[in-house]
Amino acid sequence: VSRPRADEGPQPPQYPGALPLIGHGHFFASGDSVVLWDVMQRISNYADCFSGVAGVRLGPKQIYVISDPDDSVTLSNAVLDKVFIYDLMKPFLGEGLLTGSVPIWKVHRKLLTPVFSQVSVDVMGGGQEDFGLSDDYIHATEEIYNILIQRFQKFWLHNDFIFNLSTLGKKQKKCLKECSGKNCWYDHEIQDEIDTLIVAGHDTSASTILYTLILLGSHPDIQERAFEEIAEVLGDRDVDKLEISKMVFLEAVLMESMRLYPIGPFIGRNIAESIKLKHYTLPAGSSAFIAIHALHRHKMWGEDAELFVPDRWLDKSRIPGHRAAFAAFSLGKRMCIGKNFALLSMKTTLAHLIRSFRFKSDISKLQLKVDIMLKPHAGHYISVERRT
Ligand code: HEM
Repeated sequence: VSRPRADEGPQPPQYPGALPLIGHGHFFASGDSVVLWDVMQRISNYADCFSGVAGVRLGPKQIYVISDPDDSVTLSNAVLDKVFIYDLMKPFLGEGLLTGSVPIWKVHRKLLTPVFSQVSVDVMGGGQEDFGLSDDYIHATEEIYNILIQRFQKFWLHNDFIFNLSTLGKKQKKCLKECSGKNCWYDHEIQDEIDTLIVAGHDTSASTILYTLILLGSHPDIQERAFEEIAEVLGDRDVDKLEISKMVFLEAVLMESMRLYPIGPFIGRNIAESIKLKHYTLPAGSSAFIAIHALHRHKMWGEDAELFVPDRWLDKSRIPGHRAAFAAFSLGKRMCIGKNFALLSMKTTLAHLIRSFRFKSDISKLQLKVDIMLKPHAGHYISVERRT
């Protein structure tokens, strides 16, 4: 277990309930991703009571959960190395941007950044191709997320030898076979990046659109305002880049949905060298998770932080000035490379959906789980009615 040296300053408080040897492992051992979401929220609430940092131990691993905005910025700028759970994804995503080790990531990120500015322009210019992901591929990637989460929680499965012998390890092998092989003509590095872009870009945008529709379906007045804006801007024309930028209320709806339901609720870093935060020092050899969902409901957002209020995005004085106030696309140098493309494609999809259909749903019935991403547990009902 990593601990700061006495001269390194005070250590963050440990979340209560640690047992000898397994630490807090018993909270996670069920491998259930609904329970994981519940426990992670409880830990970040606990962190809020102690200057925004709290520790948990998963077997021998010391982990910190950070909900303080200043410390979140410090950590995401100073530490680029991803936490060990990303290594568990390497059989699938290799050295792609999301999971890549820092030296490889630096080269790939520099090469891919200009490509991404161009992608947004090309897509709106009409040059998009249909990826045509097979249902089997999509199902296999979803299975892999679930396996990863179960492996993360059962610390004895972090060991590759034990994992490969386990039922879960065998299941992962089968899913990996389903995801690879079809594109075997790719060079290995390109294959890693393609898989990464599919994983990072497909489910994130789809789930964010889902949360937006559930929220709109639960707030008919806001849905009608979005509809009226789209109808006024578009008339009976197709969406194009200029018109999409005029849909300011739709953008406010999307930002507010991502604030309440950030698809990546935690981002993890590996602390290779001890790092000094505002009140505490995190020791070398530990890991830290920034609690994005806690930043998004932080008291800096005001008393209505828990409510769906898209209008706040139309009034600058209601948006907190802190850099970590909104971190749905992460913070610092390793933030989402696909942010602009994602916003553009989600706004386009939503504009098409909202102008053609009326949605009804009930957000109060939403039960969440963390399968790497924040997902509705077992789907969610939305009724869809065609507008005449
Ligand atoms: C709603 C849409 C999206 C959200 C909320 C989102 C969010 C995020 C977050 C939180 C991270 C940081 C992950 C981490 O450090 O663990 C990230 C990284 C990344 N995202 Fe996105 N993302 C979205 C869409 C996309 C799209 C459409 C693409 C590409 C087509 C994409 C590509 C990536 C890549 C490659 C990384 C790794 C960046 C790096 O480490 O340099 N994302 N995204």
